[in-house]
Formats: sequence, C-alpha cells, structure tokens
Amino acid sequence: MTSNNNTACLDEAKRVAIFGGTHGNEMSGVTLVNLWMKNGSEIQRKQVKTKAFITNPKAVEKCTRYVDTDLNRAFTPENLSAPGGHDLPYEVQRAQEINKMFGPKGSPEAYDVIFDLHNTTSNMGCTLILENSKDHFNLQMMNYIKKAITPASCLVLLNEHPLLKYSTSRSVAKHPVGLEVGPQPQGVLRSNIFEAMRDILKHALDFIELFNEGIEFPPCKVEVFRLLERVDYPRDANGNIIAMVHPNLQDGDWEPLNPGDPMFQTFDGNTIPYQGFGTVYPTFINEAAYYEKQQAFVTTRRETLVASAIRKA
Ligand SMILES: CC(=O)N[C@@H](CC(=O)O)C(=O)O
Ligand SMILES: [Zn+2]
Repeated sequence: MTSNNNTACLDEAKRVAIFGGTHGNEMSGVTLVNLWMKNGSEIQRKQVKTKAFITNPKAVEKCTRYVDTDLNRAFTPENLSAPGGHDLPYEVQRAQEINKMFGPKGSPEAYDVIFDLHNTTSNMGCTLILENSKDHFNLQMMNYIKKAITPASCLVLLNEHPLLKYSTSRSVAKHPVGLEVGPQPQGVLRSNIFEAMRDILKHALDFIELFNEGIEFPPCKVEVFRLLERVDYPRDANGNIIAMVHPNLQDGDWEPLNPGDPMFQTFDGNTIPYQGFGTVYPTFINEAAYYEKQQAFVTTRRETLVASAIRKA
C-alpha cells in the first residue's frame, strides 16, 4: 500500500446527475439542463456517466417556482412513501418518481452525486450548498472548485441545521450538491450568471473525473458558512410586512453584520438594527421566493472544516 492509513478510500462516483428546474422560474439551471439534454458532450467525462434532468417540468412550463408545493422541500420519508398516486400533490408525485429514478434516497443504489441548479434574486454570487460537514468527498470537491475558478470565487453554505434543514431534490444522492447563483430575477436569464454556473459545473465534473482516475487528494481546509438562523421581516398582526431590508444590508450578502448595524427600514424611515450577540454573515438577503417562507435573510457563521485525504477504493 502506498497511501497512508489516514486516506479515506471511497467508492467511485460513476453516476452523476445534474438537476435543473427544481424551481421552474430559475432560468440558468433550466436553460443549461435543456441545452445538455440536447447535446451532452460538455458534461460527459471518460470515467463519469452524467445525466441532465428537468425535475419539475410543469413548473418550468408555467415559469413558476412550483405548481402545488415546493419540490425542494418534498423529499421527506413521509412523502416518498405516501400512498395516493395521482391524488397526491404534483410535486409529491414527482418526488416519488425522482426517488425511483435516482435513489432510493439513503440506499446503495442511489446516484453518487446530484448537482441541483438554482438561482437567487439575492446578491450571493456563486454559492455551493452542502448538507453534511463530514462528507469528505464533497469537501474535497469544494476545495478543488474554489482553486480552479480563481480569480473568480465561490462560497460554501453549509445547512446542517436541525430545524432549518429541508428535504431537497439532491438529497436523493449519496453526495448532494446545491449550486445557487445570483443575483438573477425570477424568469430572467442573465449571461454572466449562466456562464458562472456553467463554469462551476465544468470544474465539478473535472474533479469527479480525476477522482475516478485514481488521483489521491491530500488533506485540505475548506471555509464554509454554517446556517445559524432565519430572520423574518417585521410584520403586523395580519402578517403584512411593515419594513423592508435596509439599504445598508441590501446586496450585502456574505458581508459581516454586527449588533447595532441597520437591518430593516420601516415605511416611515425608521431603522431597525440587528440585535444578535456577535458578528454573523447574512445571506439570501431579500430572496423573492422566501417572502412566503417568512424569511428576509439567514445568518451564518464562518468556519473552517478539514477534509481528510481521499482516493478511490
Ligand atoms: C432561492 C432558492 O430556491 N433557494 C434554494 C436553496 C437550496 O437549494 O437549498 C431553496 O430554497 O430551495
Ligand atoms: Zn431554487
């Protein structure tokens, strides 16, 4: 044996899927996946079988986030095992179909990696979303992508929160990766956002190819932003919003927010400051899809994770 015993030997990642249209009005993912379904040469690698797939075709057709319920919250054990067939909400039926095709979730037959392509109206730039801080394959992938896209940058959002974590489409895979790029309005395609997403995918697939070829990746550190809490807009007794994101906070995704810093602005011009305990890094600031989820932004904390060395078993 040449490699030392601290190297994690992991299964090859042969089966990879790229999901677009989990939200039907997020146009970069919808457009890239439609492109790649017509001609997949860009996403093929010698040692990887990559399938591009539109997850919510009805929502894509209507150019809406969802038809009955949010598909990216639908992959719960209850939904995936619910009887009812065609009487179930459309996205629950779809979740069951996707789970059959790419899962079953949590089983050895599940796809190795699923990239799920999203756009945000927030000024987040390129953000990769992880669900598990102990997934060393994904952590190594993050490190690889960050280095490969330099001088451009991308950040990693980690959602391991016991209450705020949700059951994503990508969670069907062994290694789920969300890709969130913004700002881009709903229903709009912007070339810079489209190309940034495409570039990240290229490097992600290159990483998987190298891994499958047998390259050993040495230990590394990865900076992540861990999801801490969600902050709602101030509302009246009827649930109507009574303040907006403050101009100092608007578009300031990933910039430090300190106690006392302006957070909301009421319609008569009063400032509501942030009253947390220490510095946090807000993101998903003023995301259009989150008004209905009672969320103005989320706070995160910066952390450095260590990825152990990995290679193919
Ligand atoms: C704006 C948006 O849709 N964001 C995604 C984030 C994710 O994929 O985890 C969502 O809420 O499902
Ligand atoms: Zn989305």
